Amino acid sequence: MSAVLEIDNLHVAIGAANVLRGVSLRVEAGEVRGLVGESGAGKSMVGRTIFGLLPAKAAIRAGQVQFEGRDLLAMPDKERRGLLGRRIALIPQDPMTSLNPVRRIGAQMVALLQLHLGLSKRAALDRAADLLAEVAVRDPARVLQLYPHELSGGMRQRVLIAMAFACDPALVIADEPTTALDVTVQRQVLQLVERMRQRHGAAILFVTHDLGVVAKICRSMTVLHAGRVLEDGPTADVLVKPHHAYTRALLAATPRADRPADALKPVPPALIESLWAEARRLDQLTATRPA
Ligand SMILES: Nc1ncnc2c1ncn2[C@@H]1O[C@H](COP(=O)(O)OP(=O)(O)OP(=O)(O)O)[C@@H](O)[C@H]1O
Repeated sequence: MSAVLEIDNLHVAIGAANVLRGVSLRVEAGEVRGLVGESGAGKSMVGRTIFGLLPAKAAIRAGQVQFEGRDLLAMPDKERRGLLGRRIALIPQDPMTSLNPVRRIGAQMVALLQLHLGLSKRAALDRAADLLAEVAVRDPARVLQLYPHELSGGMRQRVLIAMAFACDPALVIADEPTTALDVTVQRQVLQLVERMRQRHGAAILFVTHDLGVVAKICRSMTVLHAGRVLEDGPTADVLVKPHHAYTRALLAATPRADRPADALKPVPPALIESLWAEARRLDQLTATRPA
């Protein structure tokens, strides 16, 4: 199978702090890969590196990010910007702050479609209405006239999903798209993402801290902690036979319908401490290794 995204040994630091410590992962064409980890694991930094949106003090210390065989990090800015939104799209975490509050939904969708697909205004409006219908928005013509604050959180997320798939991207980064939503809306949003993936043929890197979500929609998964990959493999294998103690601990801490709530065990603090100690030891090794 061919890789749409291939990250190899990516090291990123913010000031003196290492936030990604040699991350490698592959996303195959059309697959959904979960990128899992607790808060601060570095999940967002992976997405932000791909989008060229790292914080100002961040530096890429080593590594490669290949998209469809081309090195994203070595690509001229203009070329890379041409890919973003068109071949690589983002479903962001917070639907409220990700839409422009002072522009109507229609204007925002038309601008995207005109920029990337060169459509006329009329054709872009028609396509925008079709996309909203695809994500099960009732009365798309009316919704195109509304401002973001006039929509519910779930509806705003539908609009963002429609926009992410608008240009038939090869890769969609979904950055915790269900975190800000309540549980019933979460399920609908997951189903929608999966339906849009099938229709538009994209691969998805699904960033989440929720193993339940991974079990539902991801074919493969990567477990991240302290900016390091601790486990990687087909979801069915990792969930049934995790290799790393941290993955086992995460699973034991995840609620499941077939297990009583009192069987849940928090991730042992001693395990977390030993993982951080290992990360710091690796930092020292990297710092003392001759260039
Ligand atoms: N703007 C920033 N300046 C300095 N450090 C940052 C900044 N953003 C993130 N970090 C640090 O980078 C590390 C990785 O953060 P990141 O946001 O990628 O984690 P995450 O796994 O996405 O967590 P979450 O699930 O909470 O979003 C953390 O130690 C975090 O404190």
